[in-house]
Amino acid sequence: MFPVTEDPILSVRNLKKHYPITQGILSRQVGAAKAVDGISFDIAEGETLGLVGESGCGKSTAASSIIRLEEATEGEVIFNGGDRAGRSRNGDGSHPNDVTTFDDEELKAFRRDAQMIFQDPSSSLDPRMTVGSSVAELLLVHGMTDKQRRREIVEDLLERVGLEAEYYDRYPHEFSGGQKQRIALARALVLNPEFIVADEPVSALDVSIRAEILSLLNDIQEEFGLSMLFISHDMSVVREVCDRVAVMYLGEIVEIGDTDEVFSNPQHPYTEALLSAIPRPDPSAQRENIELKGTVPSPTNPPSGCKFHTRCHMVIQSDEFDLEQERWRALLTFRDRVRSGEVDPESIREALALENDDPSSIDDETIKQELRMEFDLAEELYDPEAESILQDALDALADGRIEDANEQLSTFTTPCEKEVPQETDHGNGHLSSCLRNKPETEHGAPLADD
Ligand SMILES: Nc1ncnc2c1ncn2[C@@H]1O[C@H](COP(=O)(O)OP(=O)(O)OP(=O)(O)O)[C@@H](O)[C@H]1O
Repeated sequence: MFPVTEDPILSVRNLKKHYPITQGILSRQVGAAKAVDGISFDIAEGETLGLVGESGCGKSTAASSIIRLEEATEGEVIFNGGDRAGRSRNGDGSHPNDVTTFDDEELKAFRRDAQMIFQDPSSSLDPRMTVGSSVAELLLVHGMTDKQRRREIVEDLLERVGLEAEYYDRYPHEFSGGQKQRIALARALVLNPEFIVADEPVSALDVSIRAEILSLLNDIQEEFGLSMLFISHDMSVVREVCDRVAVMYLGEIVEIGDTDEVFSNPQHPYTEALLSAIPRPDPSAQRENIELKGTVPSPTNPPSGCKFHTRCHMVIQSDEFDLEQERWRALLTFRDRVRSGEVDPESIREALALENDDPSSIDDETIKQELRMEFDLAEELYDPEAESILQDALDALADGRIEDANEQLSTFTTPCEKEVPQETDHGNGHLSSCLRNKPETEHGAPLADD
């Protein structure tokens, strides 16, 4: 389930965007990049929902599928803006307001009511046109033939976004990045939309002017009664503008809730890690810094079970072992690296030999120590059973018996790679999908109490 909003302006249900991976002259489909893999949420009138996650999580794909710059693979995007509110489902179960099935005429009306602001404001401004004409052309396309009236509306808008009416006749290159984003905002507002998708609207801007643009967005949203989907990789930006936040990882929403609630009481380790990256004014008050190692895996071949388990600092330990959480994480990372062939003891041996005056001194013991150091595996693991398996695996690796090493390391398994987490409801529309949030008897205490 997902938090359902009464009379939402936008309802996204099980939205998927899978890009086919093709091979050969016949372009046979051999797989799919599941960039968006079944997301659901509502946005209420006048509300801003933040969609946050690292680069590659699928935020932009979600946005362009919602606004139908790309065709969704599956799912519904029901838009109740314009005069569409209150419509009910057709006999066949489809919805007349489903953007993914709009015909050309419906799409044109939707494109008036729903606008998009991009990271690079220049992308929506033609360098050969004055900024005024760039904004006014939308009015013309949508049927306003009175040139003077168009000019008046645009001049008024330029002022409302903090610029001057006289800027109408200037060209984009005459403006700074922040000013261009203000013009792009005027362009997005000129058709009096009800819904705006803002895709990283401040991340290309100078840090010094980000706050100004965010505060402008807040003001404009209130003044125009806009609903907004606000996309960002930056939690601190999300906190400035969003009423609610949805945290996205590898095509899925792993946590959603009121911004205050999610920030003060995160329930998913990924959210926790994103929050810990926010710089604090007082470093001594900084919460534990959780380092998110590596990058988001490819959506072509996502990890099994919980997709975050390959990077999760809270990855659940199997009942057989009793290790510090940090070491358990390190062990699983080591196991995965060996399995994927990324650990090559011979190249470590060669590298160490090059650094050393006496290459003959690089024996197996040195290689094993080096591996322990590189993978944070401690000189000796606290759990004797785990230590013995690790020693066997390291012996096998140093000896070039990779298969044996893999076999030893495959003893280390986690429920997180086997079981897909279901959503847990924390009340007040705050949901998360993490196995740790299952009842205590199964996987230990919930995240918040750990
Ligand atoms: N046309 C495409 N074909 C195949 N894969 C794609 C395509 N477009 C995007 N992807 C993949 O889908 C995933 C999600 O990309 P997307 O750009 O939506 O992420 P994002 O969270 O918006 O990141 P960023 O902030 O870097 O844009 C990525 O792994 C990306 O490589």
